[in-house]
Formats: sequence, C-alpha cells, structure tokens
Amino acid sequence: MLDRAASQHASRVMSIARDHAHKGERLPDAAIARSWTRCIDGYGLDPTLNRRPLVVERTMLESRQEHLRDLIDIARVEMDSLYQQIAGSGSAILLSDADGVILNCVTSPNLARMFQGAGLWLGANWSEQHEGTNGIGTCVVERQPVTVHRDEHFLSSHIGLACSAAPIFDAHGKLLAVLDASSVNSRDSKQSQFHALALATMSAKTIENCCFQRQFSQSWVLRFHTRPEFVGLLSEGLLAFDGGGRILAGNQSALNQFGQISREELIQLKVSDIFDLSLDVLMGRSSQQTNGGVWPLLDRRGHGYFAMLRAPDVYNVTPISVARRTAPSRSPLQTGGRAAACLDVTPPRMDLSGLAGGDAAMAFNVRCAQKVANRNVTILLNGETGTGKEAFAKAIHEASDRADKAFVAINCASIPENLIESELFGYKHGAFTGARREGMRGKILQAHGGTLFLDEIGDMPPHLQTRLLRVLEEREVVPLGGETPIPVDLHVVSATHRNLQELVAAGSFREDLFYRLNGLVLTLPALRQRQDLREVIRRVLAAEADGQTVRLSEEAHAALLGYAWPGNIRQLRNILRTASALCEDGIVQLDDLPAEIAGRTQPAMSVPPRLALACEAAVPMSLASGADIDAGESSALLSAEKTALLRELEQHRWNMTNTARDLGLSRNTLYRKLKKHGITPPTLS
Ligand SMILES: Nc1ncnc2c1ncn2[C@@H]1O[C@H](COP(=O)(O)OP(=O)(O)OP(=O)(O)O)[C@@H](O)[C@H]1O
Repeated sequence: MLDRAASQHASRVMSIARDHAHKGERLPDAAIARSWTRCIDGYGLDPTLNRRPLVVERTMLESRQEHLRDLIDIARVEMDSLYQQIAGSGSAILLSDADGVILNCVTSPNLARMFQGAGLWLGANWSEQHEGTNGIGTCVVERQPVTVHRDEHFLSSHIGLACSAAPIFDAHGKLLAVLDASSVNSRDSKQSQFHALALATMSAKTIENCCFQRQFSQSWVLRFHTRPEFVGLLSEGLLAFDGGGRILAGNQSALNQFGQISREELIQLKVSDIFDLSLDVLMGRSSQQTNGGVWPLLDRRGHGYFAMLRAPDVYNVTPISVARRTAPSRSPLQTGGRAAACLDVTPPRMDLSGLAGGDAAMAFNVRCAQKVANRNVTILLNGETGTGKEAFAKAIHEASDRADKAFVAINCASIPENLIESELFGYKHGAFTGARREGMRGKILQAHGGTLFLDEIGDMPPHLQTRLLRVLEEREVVPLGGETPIPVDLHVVSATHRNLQELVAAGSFREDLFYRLNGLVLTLPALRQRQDLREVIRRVLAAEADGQTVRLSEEAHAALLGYAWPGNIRQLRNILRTASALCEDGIVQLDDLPAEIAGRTQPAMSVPPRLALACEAAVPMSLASGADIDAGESSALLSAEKTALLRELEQHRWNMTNTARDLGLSRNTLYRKLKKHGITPPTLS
C-alpha cells in the first residue's frame, strides 16, 4: 500500500504538472517542470509507480564500460577526488553513459549496501523514460547540470534522493556521460546541493578537457583564452589541428570565444583562417612556451587571446618542473587541485590510484586492494620481476589505517637461508654465537601495528614456512632463544614471481601456508601487457629526465612501444634514465637506446651501451634484461655472465644494491644469478 507521503507526493506532482500550480505552489526550477511534463505526456509515467530501476545484464554492462574505457579511466581520479570533497555528506559519485546506465561508482564500503538498495548501482538504468525526473536521466535530456532534490523526483519511490549531475561531452559536442553526486535520505536543503552541483560540474569539465587532450594526443592542441590567467584552467578554449593546420575539433569554450560559429563551420577551417599568423610561426611557438608561459595572439577580427600550444605527444615529453612553470599560476580555490590531473606530463604517482595508470588490469587490482586494505585479509601479489610488486605493497600500506606505522620489507631470496630466521623472528641476547649482546627485534616485531611485506615468498626455506605459519595463525612471535611469545599485529602482503601452486604441488611450499597467504591474489600485468604503455613511458621519462626537457624522437618512441620489456618497469626506468643522460639537445634518438630495443643487429655477445661503458666487458644480454639464462644456453655464455657478474661485484665491493642498480637488475634477479653460478659473497662464506 502506498504510504501517505508517497501518495501526497503523487497528487502534488500531478496537479503542478497539469495545472502548473498546487495550492498556490509553483515549481521554481524550469528544468524540473519540463521533466515532469515529459514524464506524463512523453513517457506516460505514473508517479505512484514503485519499482527498482532496471539493471542491464553483466555482459551488456561490460560492453558499455568497454565502449567508454578511456573516459572511465580518466574519470576515476576525478571521481575519487570529488568523493573526498563531499564524502562527509554520505554521498556516492556515479558515472553513467549517455543512456543513463551507471558504469562506475565511488562510495564508502559502509554505504555501498544502502546505495545498492536504492538502485544507485552498477548497471542500473536511470534514464528519465524509466525512472522519471532524476539527476542522471534529466541531465541526459536537458544536456546541462541539474539538481533534483527529494520531492522534485517524479516517482514517489525516489523522494528520499538528492542528486546533482553534470554532463560530459566529447570533442564534437556529443553527450558521452553524466557525472552525478547522489545521497540517499538526505536531510540537506536544496541550497546545500548547489555546492555538490558546482563541484560535479567542475569535475565533469575537467574530465571533458582531459578526454579532449587524450583523444587528440597525436595532434596539435591550442589552449587559449582571452585572459592569460585562464589558460590552463577549466574555461580555456581547446582547438585540435593536424600538421597541415586543418582544424579537427574545438571544445564549447572555443566556440563561445569565437562568437558566431558552429562546430560544423569550425571543422571546415584551417587554424590560420581564424588566427592572424602562419602555421609555421604558430608551431614554432610550441617550443617557446617552455621558457615562459603563455603568449599573445590575434584572431582575424583583431580580437586578442593568450595561448599555449601542445605538440603531438610522440614528440613531446615535458618534465614536471617545466609543466609547472608553463601552467599559469592559479589559486587553490580556482583549481581545487584539479588542473594537475589534467596535465598529462606528471611523473608516476606511487599511490594506489596513481599505480593503476590507465590500465584496466591494474585498475581492477587497485579497486580490490582498496577494498581490503583495512580488512584483515592477507594479500599475495604475483607478477614478473620489476612489475612493481613492492611499490604496490607499499601503496596498499599507505592507503590503509596502518599508514602511520611501519612498512617492513624482507626479501626471502636475498638473505642467506641461515640468516632469514633471525632476521624475521629476531633473537634474545646470547641466543647463538655471534649474536648481538642486546639481542635483535626481528622484522616481524618491527612491523608491529603496520605491514610486513614478504618478497619472494616462494624462496622461503621449508622449516621457516612452518614458523611463519604459526606467527600468522597465533599472531604472536617467539624470538630465537626466547620462551615467552610476544603478541604481534600485522597486515601481511607477500609477493612472488614464481607459481606458488606449482611449488605446493612439487612439495617445496607448504599448502597450509599458501592458503594462509592468498586471502586476495592479485596479478600485476607485465609492462608489455599494459594498455597504458604509452602513458607509462611518458611519465617515467618525465621522472627520469631529472628536471630537463627531454623528448623522444619518433623512431625511439616506436622502438620503446614495440619492445617486450622482460625487466618491466624497472628496466624501463633504467633505460630511460641512461637515455636521457646520453641524449643530445634533449631528444632521445634510436642510438641512445640499447641495441636490443633499437633493433640494431648485433653479435651474439654484444653489450648494451651502458654496460659497455661501465665495465668494458662482454656482458651477455641476459644480464641487462634481467632474464635468466636458459638451461640450454652455451657454456661460453654462462661463463661470460659469471665473469661479468664477478667483475661488477668486485667493483662495487659486493654491495648488492649498487651492483644490481648499475646492471639494471632487481636485487632478486641478482641473487638468483649468484645462486645459479654458485657465487657466494665473501663476507657470508
Ligand atoms: N607504476 C609505476 N610507475 C613508475 N615506476 C614504477 C611503477 N611501479 C614500480 N615502479 C618502479 O619500478 C621499479 C621496480 O618496482 P618494484 O621493486 O616494486 O618491482 P617488483 O615487482 O617488486 O620487483 P622484484 O620482483 O624484482 O622484486 C622500482 O624502481 C619502482 O619504483
């Protein structure tokens, strides 16, 4: 039976919509009035309808998400930031497609059930035709930002909601998506929703501008405004054009600033038809801005603008220091920290969302990790060497409530078997010959309250697996030589590049420990599998260029994109660091890259330039790539590798970190190689 409030709402809606008045009351908001009329006359809806929104099938949802994958990736950061800004009001931030189907949602885990109950969840269709007047659906039809507050909803079943939604358009003015901030059972007034609406509108604009820049990353993009301080901000005009000066697209602000010109007319023009300067002169300006912000230019009507020009991506990698200089200064109020997200030259962010980059598999990993970061769930990270497992573990720690406590990492492959026990569990004074007088707190106790990262867990010796399992089960540790257990509170994240299940099957890894460690298993993609390789290259170069302006030649960029990256991000970092140091005039050419990447033919034992410079020795390729030598490889190759390893180790006085860094290997890989060649560090023999 319809409750009283619902039936009163229904009769009020009908009388206002039909007679445009109800007890002298009129709807102040014209968009809501239009929507109510559409609901009755257009869709034949009945305000007393009480039903949950239609939810599209999972495969349909996935295909809709796939269709807008780039936009969803770009929007993710903005949605997180919008959520942080209005989190206190118990809201969810939703992203729908142009049909009103929700494709992504950010809210607190505590509120998820409530939003799901209200139908504000993935796959739900909030089009006006189905759900009557509502934030998402009405925004889709009105193509402008709207707030639909409580009893402005058409259906009685939605009058607990307060929604503020803003449209996101593509570069050609087509509606792509709607960004919406919604709350359920909100007691706030409509006025207080204006704040949410303003923030949602700014976020939608930021996403729109970022999508524009991403879509035209291979073209020239002019960013301009009549006021210099607005270039680089949300209201800037964007104009994309090709190498011949033909205009490909302009955003709404560009159209507004040019006055009486339609989109269709705009894309018939060349950039020199609008601005009073030749294409050569304009393109020449793209390098000037790195030395001094925006520059003035006139259009053919004599109107003045200020502009920045972004060259096609392939040629243009600017370090963050330069990006900061070129972006006009702005107050925190103006940007709300959002313009930075729009610049595509930021060096890699090593927090969880930053690590996701624009890759779907990483984004999935990040979402899962965020959900369990504060639950007592052990996490096992799989992935090839150098894929960023330790960086990911650290980011999980920093995203958790344990962030202000220790993050302690121990590498089970790099510590000799006889030392792992004391390193991990610690020892009491006099526990064994050579023990320190004062004893030692092991890594487990050092991590108390924080996170213990067990790297290369597959290399943990069997008898220590049993002790570790006991610590994890009983949450207490007994140091060597001690008797009293000490309670310990840990979040355990472990990592391996090996297949633990195979090790279990082979009997070298305890099955019960395996199940204890794999509460959540995440596989970090190899660099060659990442969808955002282009972006990772750009950002890592920006970080490794050490404050210089460094660009990639077209050939060098293509070679980096085509390479298989066996050593993953670590290898990429090392190679770009070397290349940016070697390159002339700030442009990395093919010759600045190692032979195996540049595709230069080389003799079987030739040397990457960096290693050749370092030791003048014939270091096999596998050393630099981080790959292990196959069993079938020649003994000449093996012995060359051993000689090169020994020489490097001697040069670095057996400092493993420095040796690994200079060889471009991870410490794990270096230790594996030592093991394979039977090389034992002198101090440990
Ligand atoms: N998303 C990223 N962007 C830029 N650099 C990254 C990223 N992820 C990791 N790195 C860097 O790549 C290098 C390798 O990362 P990390 O040591 O975390 O890899 P790993 O998978 O733990 O390697 P291993 O298995 O060899 O221990 C580090 O220098 C790290 O800072």
